[in-house]
Amino acid sequence: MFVLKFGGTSVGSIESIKQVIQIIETHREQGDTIAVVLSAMSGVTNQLIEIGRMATGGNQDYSELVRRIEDRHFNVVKALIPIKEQSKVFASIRGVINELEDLLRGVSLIRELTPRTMDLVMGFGERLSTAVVTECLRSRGLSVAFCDARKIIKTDDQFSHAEVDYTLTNELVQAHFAKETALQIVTGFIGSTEKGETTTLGRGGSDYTASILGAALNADRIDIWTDVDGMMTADPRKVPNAFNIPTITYAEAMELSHFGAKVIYPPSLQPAFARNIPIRVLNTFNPTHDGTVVSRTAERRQYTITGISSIDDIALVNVQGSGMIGVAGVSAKLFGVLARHRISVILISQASSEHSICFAIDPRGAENVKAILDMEFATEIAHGHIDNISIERDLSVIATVGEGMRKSSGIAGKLFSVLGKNGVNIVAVAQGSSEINISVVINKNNLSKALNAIHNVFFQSEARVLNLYLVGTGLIGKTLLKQICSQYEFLRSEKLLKVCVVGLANTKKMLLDPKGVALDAWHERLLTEGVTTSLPAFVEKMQDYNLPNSVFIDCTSDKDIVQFYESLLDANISVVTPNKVANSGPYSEYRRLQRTALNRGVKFLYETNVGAGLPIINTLQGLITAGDQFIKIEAILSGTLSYIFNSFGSGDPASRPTFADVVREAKEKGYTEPDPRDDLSGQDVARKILILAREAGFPLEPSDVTVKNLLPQSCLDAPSVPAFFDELERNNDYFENLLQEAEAEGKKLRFVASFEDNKAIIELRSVGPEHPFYQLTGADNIVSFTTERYKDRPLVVKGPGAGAEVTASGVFADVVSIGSYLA
Ligand SMILES: NC(=O)C1=CN([C@@H]2O[C@H](COP(=O)(O)OP(=O)(O)OC[C@H]3O[C@@H](n4cnc5c(N)ncnc54)[C@H](OP(=O)(O)O)[C@@H]3O)[C@@H](O)[C@H]2O)C=CC1
Ligand SMILES: N[C@@H](CC=O)C(=O)O
Ligand code: NA
Repeated sequence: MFVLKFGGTSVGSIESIKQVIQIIETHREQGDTIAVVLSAMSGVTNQLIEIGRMATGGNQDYSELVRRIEDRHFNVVKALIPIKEQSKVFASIRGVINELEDLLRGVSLIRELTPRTMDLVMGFGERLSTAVVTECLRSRGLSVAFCDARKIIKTDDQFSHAEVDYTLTNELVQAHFAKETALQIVTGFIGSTEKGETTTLGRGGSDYTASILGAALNADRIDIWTDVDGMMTADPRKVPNAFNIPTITYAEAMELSHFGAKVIYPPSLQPAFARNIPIRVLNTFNPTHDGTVVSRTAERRQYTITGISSIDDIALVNVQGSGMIGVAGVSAKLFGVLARHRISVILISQASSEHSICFAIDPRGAENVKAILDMEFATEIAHGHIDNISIERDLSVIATVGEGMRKSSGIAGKLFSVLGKNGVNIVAVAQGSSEINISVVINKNNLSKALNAIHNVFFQSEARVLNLYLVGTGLIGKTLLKQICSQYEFLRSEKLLKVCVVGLANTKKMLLDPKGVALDAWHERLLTEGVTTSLPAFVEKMQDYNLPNSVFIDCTSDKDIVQFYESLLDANISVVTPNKVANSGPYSEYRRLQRTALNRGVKFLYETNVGAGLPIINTLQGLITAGDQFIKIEAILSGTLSYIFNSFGSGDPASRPTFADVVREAKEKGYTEPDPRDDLSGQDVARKILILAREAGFPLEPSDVTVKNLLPQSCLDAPSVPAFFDELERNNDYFENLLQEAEAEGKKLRFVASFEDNKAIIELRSVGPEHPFYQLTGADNIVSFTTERYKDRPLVVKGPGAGAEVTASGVFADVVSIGSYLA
């Protein structure tokens, strides 16, 4: 035997009632024995409450609302019942409506609406919907009967939340169903007192009716038909990746629902739980979906947790004082007074020091609670045993729930770690010894980020989302986007990493979309939907979105952008950049960024600051971490200059390219800085050797680096990059001479950076074939680290040190490593 309960939206429209009829008919065709419980049409109960209030206030406009309710039911009859049968049904609806109108007339005369009368008014919704659906089913040839639950569900007279008399009710229900052969269509939500007065069953009322019937009739199952596909791992409006929970235990459902998951209200299902009757939550609008089965034991689970839910707005009351330590009876007094004032406590936490107790309540009652407690503990406060009672607002509670958490270690660690990595401060924590719910109180503005991050980390078969904000869509930025696009599927399926670009900007336009920008259409969207760039506005938006697992990527060479790094890191947003500016300014600023990242538990990664994608900084950091000490660094760190000196001078002097031509080629190949003078002046290399020295543990300032400049002053002074190229043409002989001098000695020109004895020097050197730098080709870099452990033969890293693909791929690798770290 199955009890089917259909909620308000399921009977809320003609179309939905058709679905309900179809579901009932399918059961009948299968030969199932069923009983059906119905809610009022969606919205009607609230309208009835409104109507009752209007009538007490003498506002006669309630009649208009009554007429609208009547019309909604009439319309169902017109649509679903053959014309010749309609008049009889209209008459019976009219009869019920007349009864309601008489009642309201009385209310408006005596201007009084007692809870008893309100229950009677509210009960009309279920009476009407049930009458109409019964007639629809009857007109289709089914043997059905309207069953007014007031005949079989007996309660006390606590109107609006009546207590059921189970002994009497069970007897009446069993007797009724034993004698009736027709399919019973039962009004949800209502019952009656011994004297026959209408009562209502409180929150989750129609589910309660179904549960009472199911328990009394020892049903095989109760199906709660609603408008969603069962219970979900989180509220899908807040966590887009939430998915259906196929099975859940009563205890878990209870915990999740307490914290805001509104699909069912488990306390109302208690009678069924007590008799171990499984409950299925199904979707009337998607009837083939399996929904969620709630039962005593859940099947083996893929995940340790079952779901996450939240209460979005709470206040935390903190009672604190040295006079509470070791004193018995403080909690009894505290919670006693709260109980006397019917104040519901959402969560309680007390540390074992007994120095403070805090508890969460509905914020709307916070001032009242404070006043009550101030009065109750006036003596303790006056004697200084209790400090002031304080209230903290704008907080939310998140409950992480699951039977799988019981006796399994590491869950709390994982929860706190993911919150920490995302910069979510935990204000209070509570976990009962049942171990199926860990609740944390956090600031409300972090709620969405926290829910998504927790969901992401616990439901691991789902890819973790990494939210990227990219500033700079020039050579490196666009190459990075292309690489992410082609690697997207691999990362998602093999690395469980879903890379989502949520922000893009260049000097002209910026575009932010928390849902992500499609990687094959970013350029077009930026052009058409982008707004004028403002970096402060960009960063502010990032902070507004407050998305979990966020990474800011600076692919510019801009000097001003680095001022945002610190506040981004402080907001727990990792930063990845090939831009060398931040790390090559004053040492104190470099240090501050390192510290901020460390303190916030986020990453600041810049492998591409030196040698593009070559693993130079990571190698150096590895040596330092393992306790090695640096003696000397010798390196060629400019891809541009390598390329220039390897290309310039080959071939017949009369027809071969000029020096300026070769620099142009280097620019076209993507080796140079946006302004190639940064390369040729040695400034780029100066930044790199400075960064290496700092990474090796030496607090160098930019002024500690000596650069033997390569460029004539007129080239440096040129007002623009094109003017600089013209000037370079004019100085061709100067470079020819340098080259010829070196060639005459059988040597090659190399722009070498070295660091030793706290001094960094960069200079143009002629090196012979015996020198390890002589053989360098193309745009290669080479770095040689001499350390305590690599003293006799240095550790050498060598390879292409500039170019769009290798640089973008180095940035990409940094980004992906953050994805792994956050996991
Ligand atoms: N090329 C290489 O081999 C290597 C490069 N790097 C570094 O990579 C970085 C990028 O180089 P590259 O791609 O060649 O440079 P590009 O000049 O090609 O691109 C720079 C991008 O940054 C944007 N930009 C500049 N300033 C701002 C600002 N204030 N606000 C918003 N956007 C801004 C530009 O916008 P717009 O498009 O509107 O001009 C452009 O999109 C540099 O820091 C460079 O040192 C590091 C290692 C190797
Ligand atoms: N312009 C640079 C690129 C990387 O930093 C170079 O030429 O090495
Ligand atoms: Na590198």
